[in-house]
Amino acid sequence: MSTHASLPIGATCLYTLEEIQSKLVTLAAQVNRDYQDKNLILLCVMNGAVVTLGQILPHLQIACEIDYVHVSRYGDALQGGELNWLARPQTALQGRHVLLIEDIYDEGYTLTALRQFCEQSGADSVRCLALTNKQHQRKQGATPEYLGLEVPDSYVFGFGMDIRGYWRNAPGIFMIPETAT
Ligand SMILES: O=P(O)(O)OC[C@H]1O[C@H](OP(=O)(O)OP(=O)(O)O)[C@H](O)[C@@H]1O
Ligand SMILES: Nc1nc2[nH]cnc2c(=O)[nH]1
Repeated sequence: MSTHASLPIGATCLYTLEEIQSKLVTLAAQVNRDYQDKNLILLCVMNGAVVTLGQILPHLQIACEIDYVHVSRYGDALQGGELNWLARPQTALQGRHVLLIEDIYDEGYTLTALRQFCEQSGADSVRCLALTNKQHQRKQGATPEYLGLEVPDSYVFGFGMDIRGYWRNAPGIFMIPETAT
């Protein structure tokens, strides 16, 4: 683990950009294989997944559409609360194969609500790709079908994920050890 001079004090790098890129290539290969003959739509879960979507897209070698859904249950806080719906997808999901793109699978409340929304909208299939999986026993709902990197039970940020609203631009995935639970 290394520290990064211009990030919040004590920030520790969990994964470098190169390590994340390498994982995204692996995940993209799985998606390419599984959605070869499907009419795929990727739904970016804003805001956190914006970098993950942008960085995995060039590795997808299949025809696909993109859209987004904007929900938030953390806001600027480090603990989750009620899920706020800020924007729904514009594309009709009826009969579509939906792949939700997430930055992090933490307690699973966001994903459970999104799966339910897609299913109620008539999607033929709903799966999730999450770049990171937070390691703890407080999960609920179904696990993402495509999971990338393991992170400890701390608040993590960077590569699209915020800390108190900032540092989504941090070049890698970081944690501040004091936020460990
Ligand atoms: O598994 P859960 O405990 O439900 O948490 C996961 C969700 O939390 C984050 O979103 P957040 O509410 O922080 O909004 P953001 O993406 O705009 O940062 C993240 O992007 C996931 O969507
Ligand atoms: N930025 C960020 N968002 C989250 N949403 C759920 N857990 C986390 C986390 O550790 N970091």
